[in-house]
Amino acid sequence: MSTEPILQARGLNKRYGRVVALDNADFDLMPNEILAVIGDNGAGKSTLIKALTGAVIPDFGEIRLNGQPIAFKSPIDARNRGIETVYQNLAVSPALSIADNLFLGREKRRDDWIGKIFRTLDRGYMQREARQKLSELGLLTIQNINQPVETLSGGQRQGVAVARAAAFGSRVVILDEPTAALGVKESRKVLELMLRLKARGLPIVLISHNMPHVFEVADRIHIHRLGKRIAVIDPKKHSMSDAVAIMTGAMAPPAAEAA
Ligand SMILES: Nc1ncnc2c1ncn2[C@@H]1O[C@H](COP(=O)(O)OP(=O)(O)OP(=O)(O)O)[C@@H](O)[C@H]1O
Repeated sequence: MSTEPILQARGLNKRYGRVVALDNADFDLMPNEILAVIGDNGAGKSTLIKALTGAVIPDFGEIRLNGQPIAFKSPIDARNRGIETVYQNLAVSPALSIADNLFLGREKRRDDWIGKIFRTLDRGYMQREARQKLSELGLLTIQNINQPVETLSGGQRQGVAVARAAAFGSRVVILDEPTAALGVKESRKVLELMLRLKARGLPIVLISHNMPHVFEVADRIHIHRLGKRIAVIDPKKHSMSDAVAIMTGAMAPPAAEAA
């Protein structure tokens, strides 16, 4: 594993009136790792992720992507730089097909004069590409690429959302509670998909309250408390109850791993 973080933050601060959502928060995502971010309700996890993805502009602090200081002005700005976020609720557009969902916001127009004048979409290309992306990710239990997403199971939908995030030259994929609404089997598929993406060299940030899932896939666990990172622990060296105790303040972060 390279020692340079791909995405890094130092001293992020964000206040909402009197509420300090981020209080000198640090963050490091290494290439080719699954980094879990855990914390109690209101600890500031969402605000941290939003700051890293242009959805919230921090009051101050520094963000670096591949070592370069960066100031995202919007989520589109972050997306254009290869940072893709899958939110639990906004994952997909139910009425659109799988292929259309994969290309949402990145539709491919036909190259010929018809495409130029009438802005006609190149559906053949989009369907071929969608099939290829889904099969690369082992998601081809989905039979028909033109099937509306609302007819898929929860796990398949989440699969499409994750495939979309991973498909287009992304450098970082952030998953916000990707298994929260899923059953056991479907969760398993999404966890397997995460491991497959990691094996393909894509670093992943997993925000989750589900400790068994976190401990199953994470290489490191960032623990957030009261607006800041208080520790980064190795799940092989700590139990789930340690993680929860550190997260809630019942246990001091281990000295070697305190942030
Ligand atoms: N837009 C906002 N306006 C006012 N306060 C906010 C806003 N967003 C977040 N906060 C406050 O900032 C603090 C951190 O919230 P945040 O949503 O980042 O926590 P979280 O760790 O993601 O919590 P959860 O696990 O419950 O989603 C909370 O006290 C929250 O009420």
